[in-house]
Amino acid sequence: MTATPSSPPVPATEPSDAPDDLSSLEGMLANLKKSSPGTTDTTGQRCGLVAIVGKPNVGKSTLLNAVVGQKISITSRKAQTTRHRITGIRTRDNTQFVFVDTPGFQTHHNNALNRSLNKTVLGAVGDVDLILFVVEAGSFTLADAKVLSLLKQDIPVLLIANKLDNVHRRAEIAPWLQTMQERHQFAEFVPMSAKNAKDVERLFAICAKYLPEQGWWYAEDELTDRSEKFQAAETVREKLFRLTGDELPYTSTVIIDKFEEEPPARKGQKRLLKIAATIVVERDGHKAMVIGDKGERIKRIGMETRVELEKLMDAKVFIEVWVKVRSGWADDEARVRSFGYE
Ligand SMILES: Nc1nc2c(ncn2[C@@H]2O[C@H](COP(=O)(O)OP(=O)(O)OP(=O)(O)O)[C@@H](O)[C@H]2O)c(=O)[nH]1
Repeated sequence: MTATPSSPPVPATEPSDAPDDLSSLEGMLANLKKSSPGTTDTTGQRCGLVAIVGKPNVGKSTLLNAVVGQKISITSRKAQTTRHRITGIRTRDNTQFVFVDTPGFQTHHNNALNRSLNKTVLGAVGDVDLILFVVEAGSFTLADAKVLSLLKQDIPVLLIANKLDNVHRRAEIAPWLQTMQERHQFAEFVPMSAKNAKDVERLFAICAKYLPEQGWWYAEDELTDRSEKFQAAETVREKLFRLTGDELPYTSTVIIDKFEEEPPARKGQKRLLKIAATIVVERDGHKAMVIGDKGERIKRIGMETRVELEKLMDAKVFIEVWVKVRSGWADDEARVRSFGYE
């Protein structure tokens, strides 16, 4: 169920509403261009940036992992698990899609962490070729409306009505789509489930025509420009959220204190990664929660992280996980920056 766009896609040229964040986007674009293969024949190639936006928990990271075909962004049932702009890259036929994941737009609290998250969202939508605006099929709340209000009319936006598998009365979707049509001039409607491989397949074909004809920026098999260190932090954070459920506030974070690589001792062996990670929480009670009974939970976080990283990085991994209390860190601008948020 897709509608044809009424006008051809126009690449964005106007500055975003968030000048602070534009500079980081420009830096990213410069990096992208640097890695251009350059020498190969680029005739017929398409390449461009696709931003995935939406309020927390609508399935943005699940969608990103599905389109990239590998786990790049962490997911959990807890809202706000995505805090960084993450690029996932996928090259299909003649088109290279460079996906930009964004944090869920936070509207409830106005602390430093949330202000930083919102700026990342604004930066991500300012200068891309296509925006996938993700909502839960059949639903549209005030938080969705806030995100939608940030999107400019000059960049094509696809309405991704996700979690269609949760909608049992499909007949209700058509009138809902009609109301959505009045909210924004969407280029197309895409009802789908990020967990359904066929839907994801169809999405590539829908998106391809919005990307400009130009040579690819990355090698055909590249999946992300994020470092292994970053992925290690993300994996610890995912295990932390999965294993603490709703008990732990989302303001906890993870810092990597050590990331060392040793080459294989002998031919045929794997390289060794020595990692030390610290989980930062706001209160003593949260620390006890992370540690668990007789240290059982923190051990499990470390063990599950190790198993996943060994697979992801094709290496032997040795990881230590610590927990420490820094009360009020999410309210403190300088500290938020020191933990790596923009
Ligand atoms: N049933 C169903 N569940 C989905 C689908 N897509 C995502 N989910 C679930 O929705 C929850 C949130 O998914 P995420 O991908 O973490 O959502 P997000 O929008 O990235 O969340 P934030 O990081 O908080 O912004 C997870 O439990 C997913 O498994 C879908 O198509 N169908």
